[in-house]
Amino acid sequence: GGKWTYDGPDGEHHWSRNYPYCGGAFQSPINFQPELLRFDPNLLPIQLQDYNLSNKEQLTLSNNGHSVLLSLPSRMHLAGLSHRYSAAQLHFHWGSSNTPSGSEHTVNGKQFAAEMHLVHFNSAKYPNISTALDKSDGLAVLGVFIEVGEHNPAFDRFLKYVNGIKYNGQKVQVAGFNVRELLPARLDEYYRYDGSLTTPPCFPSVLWTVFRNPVSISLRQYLALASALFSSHAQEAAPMPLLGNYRKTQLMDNRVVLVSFQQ
Ligand SMILES: NS(=O)(=O)c1c(F)c(F)c(S(=O)(=O)CCO)c(N[C@H]2CCc3ccccc32)c1F
Ligand SMILES: [Zn+2]
Repeated sequence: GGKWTYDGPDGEHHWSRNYPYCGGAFQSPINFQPELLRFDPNLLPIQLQDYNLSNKEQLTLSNNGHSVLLSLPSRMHLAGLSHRYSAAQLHFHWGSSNTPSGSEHTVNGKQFAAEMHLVHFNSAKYPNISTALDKSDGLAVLGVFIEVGEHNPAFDRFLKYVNGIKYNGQKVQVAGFNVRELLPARLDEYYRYDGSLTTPPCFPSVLWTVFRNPVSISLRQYLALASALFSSHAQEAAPMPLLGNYRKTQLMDNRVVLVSFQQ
């Protein structure tokens, strides 16, 4: 689609000019305010199926100028939701090298260093993500808060290749691994609400599941995201660092956020 950025003349305050849904309702991300959370005992633990990929499998790690993406095979899927949701890709949002504060969702106003999103589409009803993209029951995205702390070997499965995708449009192949290892231990504790894509075209088509507990990566690993990538193409004269690729939190539009936990 058209060009859009996170700041400047094509920044998020201007997205709705070319992408009308970005100015609509049910937008993401949001701030999880304690007084607006409602415990729902029907929210069962998230069931990940076929997340343990063989190292014979090749995944594509790419820089699309907005984020770093890892392609995921559609046999990976979520079970236990209203429909089967098949994996499509995972990507990240982060801050800058000297400000490790770049998550999209926030908890009582607290922004985490970064946030990982695993994008899935309703493969029970739609043949591929492109047709599911703008359907109200089309997508399910898992969100994982990331904080800077302990080194996380699971993230090195692909972070060690980011120097091969420094510029917009670059891709490298990485070996499959157990994607479950990127997620927090507790898959039973999460926030749940109806929202949207957090980038243009901002379709209100996402069932959001954001895990309560963050995962940790080391400062060195965080900097691999926040200081090694550019949104510009390799041959462009002025390299543009890929930083602060997070949308600000949106109005609640009297939405309720359900939580699967009580304390
Ligand atoms: N935060 S988020 O989960 O809303 C989200 C992103 F933040 C984001 F950057 C991307 S993207 O593909 O890198 C950029 C253009 O959509 C997608 N990509 C999705 C939407 C479009 C598309 C098409 C095929 C596969 C994945 C996606 C996304 F779902
Ligand atoms: Zn995202």
